[in-house]
Amino acid sequence: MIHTRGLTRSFRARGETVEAVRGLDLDIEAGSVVAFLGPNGAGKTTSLRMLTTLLPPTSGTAVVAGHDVMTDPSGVRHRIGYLGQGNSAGSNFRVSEELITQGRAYGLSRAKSRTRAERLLTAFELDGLTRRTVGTLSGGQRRRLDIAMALVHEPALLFLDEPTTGLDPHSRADIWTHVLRLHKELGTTIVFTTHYLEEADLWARRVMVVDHGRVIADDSPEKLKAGLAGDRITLGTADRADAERAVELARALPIVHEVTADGTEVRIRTPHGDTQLPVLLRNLEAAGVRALTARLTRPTLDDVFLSLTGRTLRERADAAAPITTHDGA
Ligand SMILES: Nc1ncnc2c1ncn2[C@@H]1O[C@H](COP(=O)(O)OP(=O)(O)OP(=O)(O)O)[C@@H](O)[C@H]1O
Repeated sequence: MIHTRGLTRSFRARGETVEAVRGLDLDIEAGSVVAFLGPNGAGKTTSLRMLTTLLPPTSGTAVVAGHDVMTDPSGVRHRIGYLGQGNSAGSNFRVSEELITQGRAYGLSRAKSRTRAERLLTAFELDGLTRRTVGTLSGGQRRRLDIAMALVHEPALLFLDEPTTGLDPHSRADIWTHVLRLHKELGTTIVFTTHYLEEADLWARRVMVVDHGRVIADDSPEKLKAGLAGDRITLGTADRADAERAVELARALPIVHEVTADGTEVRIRTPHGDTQLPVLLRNLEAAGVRALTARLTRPTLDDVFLSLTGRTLRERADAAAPITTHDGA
């Protein structure tokens, strides 16, 4: 569905060259749900804008939905849907009219636009709001309308750039319910960016971690977490001598990524914490080492980013935290 080779985009800003995307090689199969995850300025939006023909690449190639973004941008546009950051819908039109007009813009007849609009309004649970003007919708309702608008021509591929930013948790979950139902029913390929780590973790089957314009990791969330971050076991011991012995015993476990001690606390990173922890506790007991507490923590995608870059994504995720809107459907 998407194939790129060496896709690059640089900008000139204040006399300097910013290399926003540096050599993107992508192969995304039809029917996938793929997340681009990375900090501010990593190159996610620039990548999406090139794939959706809104921005010409500086170099490289991209074939999207069977059409080349450079030589056949109109062929690409007719086969994709794109939801950019922020709201795109106008504010004085009625909800149904907005969708019908969008269908007409894609060359559909009025009758066909109306049928599609009705189907989408039902699918996105906006059918009770058709006579309302767009400006009166809540943030979550308006975002659902934006997504419906991106789907009016029934694209096989949908790009969503931060579809839920600024929405409250209920509206965010609601958006995903609708998008994933669509994916399940029609097999629509979904490519999205998000700052909410848990959205990439929960909904994407493949996560591309992007940093400084490059993909630095690309796998399922489960494999990224198990392979790169691993589970974390934290032991509380009675004294430093016990902690030192516990470090030795932890290092002797079959698969451990890292063992560190801080006073009486011992931290262990391992891909299989659930099976390793009971073994470790038995070994500690047999060696007469007193473990007072034991905690197993599952990794997040933030731990993955941390282990890849030494930096955390969480700061930005918190900064993008919910501005409450009321979805009064
Ligand atoms: N039109 C432009 N002119 C100059 N620099 C740009 C332009 N568009 C993007 N950039 C720069 O390119 C880099 C990548 O930006 P991009 O918007 O793709 O990042 P992003 O990963 O989508 O970030 P965010 O999560 O904040 O949306 C940044 O350094 C940005 O400042």
